[in-house]
Amino acid sequence: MSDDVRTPVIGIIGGSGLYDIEGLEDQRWQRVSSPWGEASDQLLFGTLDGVSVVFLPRHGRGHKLSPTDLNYRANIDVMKRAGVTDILSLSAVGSLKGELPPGHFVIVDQFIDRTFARAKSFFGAGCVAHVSMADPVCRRLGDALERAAVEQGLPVTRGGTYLAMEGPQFSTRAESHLYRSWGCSVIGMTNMPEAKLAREAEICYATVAMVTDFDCWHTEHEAVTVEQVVKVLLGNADKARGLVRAVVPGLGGERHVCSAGCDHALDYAIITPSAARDPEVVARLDAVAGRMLG
Ligand SMILES: CSC[C@H]1O[C@H](OP(=O)(O)O)[C@H](O)[C@@H]1O
Ligand SMILES: Nc1ncnc2[nH]cnc12
Repeated sequence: MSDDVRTPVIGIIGGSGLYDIEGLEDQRWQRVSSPWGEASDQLLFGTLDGVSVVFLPRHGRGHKLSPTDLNYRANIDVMKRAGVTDILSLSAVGSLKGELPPGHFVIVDQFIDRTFARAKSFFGAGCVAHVSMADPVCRRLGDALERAAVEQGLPVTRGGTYLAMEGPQFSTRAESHLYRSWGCSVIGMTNMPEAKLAREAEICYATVAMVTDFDCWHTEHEAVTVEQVVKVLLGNADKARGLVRAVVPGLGGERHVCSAGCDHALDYAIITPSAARDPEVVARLDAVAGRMLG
């Protein structure tokens, strides 16, 4: 197959409340090993209307892993090894704007990364690369998600900034007000470095941020608790499953390289010349950067 043509494999990363996916045909859970360590769980392989789908519960089945403990590199690496070309990330978030109430869906288009205790790149000593994160979300996937959400009659907003915090504690009121003053729309703990690593692995990435609470800034609402998040996200999770069923069929069929450029992110990113690269580091990059290093 030409390097310009893709047979899409849709990766779905399910967040809090989404530990499986319904309606997949020929489904099977299978462990995929990675030189970056253990992924959060086995991958669930199957098809939806003939389109290949690979599902990963971000926190593992049973929600055993906290945002800081996730092996984000292994999660993206196993998706790449499974042939995933496009990732739809589904995430619970707190709202930082009055017009985004619990139950609302936001197809975010920007991130601010305030996480600090996570490995954030596949590259480093032995093979250095710098990809662009100017537009961290795939416009093509965002368009498809927006169309499907509107068709499903979901309350949805296109665009908005997701503030990624370290957690696992929720924000202080001062932090929540600070992020609002920065113009952020929603807050969560997981989409960074996930989006950065998807870009390095040349996988298109988009997030559906599902609002569960008003964090702790709103004078007329109690500060967020897990009890409140879980209550709202059970309803959101059903809507998210419907959204996945609606969006995936339209993403199947052969396509050319992503018009947004996500799947060529490494074209000019690797700065270490081949003679200076560490072979062991290059070997670990076989899946994510094999197109450039192989
Ligand atoms: C259970 S509330 C906090 C938890 O939920 C979100 O996770 P995900 O993005 O995987 O849905 C948030 O980022 C926190 O990890
Ligand atoms: N208020 C909040 N802060 C961080 N992560 C969240 N996930 C759901 N609600 C959240």
